[in-house]
Amino acid sequence: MGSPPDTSKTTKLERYNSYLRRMSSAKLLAASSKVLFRATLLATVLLIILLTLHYPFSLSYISIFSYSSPSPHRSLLSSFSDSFGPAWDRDVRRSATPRRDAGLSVLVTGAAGFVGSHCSLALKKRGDGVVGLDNFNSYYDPALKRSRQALLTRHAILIVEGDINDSSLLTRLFATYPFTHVLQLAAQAGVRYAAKNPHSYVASNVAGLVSLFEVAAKSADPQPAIVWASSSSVYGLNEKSPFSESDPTDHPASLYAATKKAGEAIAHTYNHIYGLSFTALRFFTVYGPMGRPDMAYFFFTKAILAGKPITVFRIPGGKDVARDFTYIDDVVKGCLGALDTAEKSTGTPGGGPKTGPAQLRVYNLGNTTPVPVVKLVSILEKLLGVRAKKNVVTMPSNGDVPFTHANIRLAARDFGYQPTTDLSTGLQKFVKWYVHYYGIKLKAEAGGGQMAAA
Ligand SMILES: O=C(O)[C@H]1O[C@H](OP(=O)(O)OP(=O)(O)OC[C@H]2O[C@@H](n3ccc(=O)[nH]c3=O)[C@H](O)[C@@H]2O)[C@H](O)[C@@H](O)[C@H]1O
Repeated sequence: MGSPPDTSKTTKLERYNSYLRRMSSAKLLAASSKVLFRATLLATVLLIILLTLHYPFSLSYISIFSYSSPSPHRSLLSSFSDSFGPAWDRDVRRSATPRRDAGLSVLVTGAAGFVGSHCSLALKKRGDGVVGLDNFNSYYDPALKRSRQALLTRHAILIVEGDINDSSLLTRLFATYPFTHVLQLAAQAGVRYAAKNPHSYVASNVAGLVSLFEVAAKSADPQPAIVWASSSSVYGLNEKSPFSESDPTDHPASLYAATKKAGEAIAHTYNHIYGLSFTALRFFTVYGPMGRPDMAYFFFTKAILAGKPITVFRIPGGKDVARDFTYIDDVVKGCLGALDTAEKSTGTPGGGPKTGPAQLRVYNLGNTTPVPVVKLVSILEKLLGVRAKKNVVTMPSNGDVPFTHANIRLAARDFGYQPTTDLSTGLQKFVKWYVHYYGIKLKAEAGGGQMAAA
């Protein structure tokens, strides 16, 4: 018999092979876990991007703008109008639902605008439901509009991005939520710009208005009550002072004024035929924090701080041009008062006959104290601590009127409108906001205790 084969080497080899096999499967497992982890991460990121694009408001509660930042960039959160779907519907309903008994649910057009953003916040703060609509056009710095949007987002107010000329978007909004009121503030503003871009006034202030009224009359169920921004400019070259709502408005001095006057006539028609409830508010040169950069008090401030000249208009013959400058908080109170006292529309949804006459009102929302523009400049000089370089010229005849002065008796009687902010106090609040927003430091100059921009 031969000796048994020596298996010790074979056994060692097998053990070694099995060790190698175990090692490589462990490595394989580790490697595949890594791949799996990376793939999951990538999928999650892709999912977040997709969700952000399709359901922007769901993520927009995360604030990505700073209220005080001068140039927030347009974000992925802004495109709502083409994002219809269950999440969009839910976001609209959530934003529109009041949080108090008998609260209003208001569609605020122009919600990223000056008056629109302030009104939206005031409504939301007292428990009303608010959905904004804004086209974020570039008539003035859209970054400021995005900043206002960010502020509204932080208060859980949704702004849908879209235009009042987009009837299908409006129809969809009313189908999604039965808004009780519309605060129609979307408009092409500015008196002098009308000479440069006349068609933009017709597009927003006439065509856009008709588009909104059509949907409100024929698609909305129930029909909302509509409160909307007319303008002191409808008084045009009126010489009687103060201006009362019953004064003639037959001499508009600008295309802007003419389109606002047209708006009042159009509102009359929709009230007469379809029973829509209307309240027109004639705003008198509204100013304040988060204001419009195209307005004189705003661009004067910028120019004065930059040491650049400003042009101050005078009436031929040397009289001062004056405005009934009205502070934003006073105007907001007027808007809310008008909404609170607006009666229901009386039309039949679908555009059928009205069941009775509907409310049709017009109110001045002014301050009642006209102030010469030269006085406004001297207040700014004091607040900024910088002397303005003034070019005083005769007022060009491209839309401006010599003066405005509101009689507010009707608004006081019907909803207690009572402005309480004088121009100095209001401009002080504006300057405080302005320097904060644009990151400007006003510092004391050596000697004289004068202030200057750093
Ligand atoms: O209540 C309104 O219905 C309108 O108010 C506002 O128009 P206005 O009252 O014209 O405000 P704004 O331009 O700030 O000029 C203020 C003053 O500065 C004078 N002004 C203006 C420019 C200039 O370079 N120099 C100057 O002296 C100018 O002559 C005027 O006396 C809104 O813009 C408008 O959208 C509308 O709402």
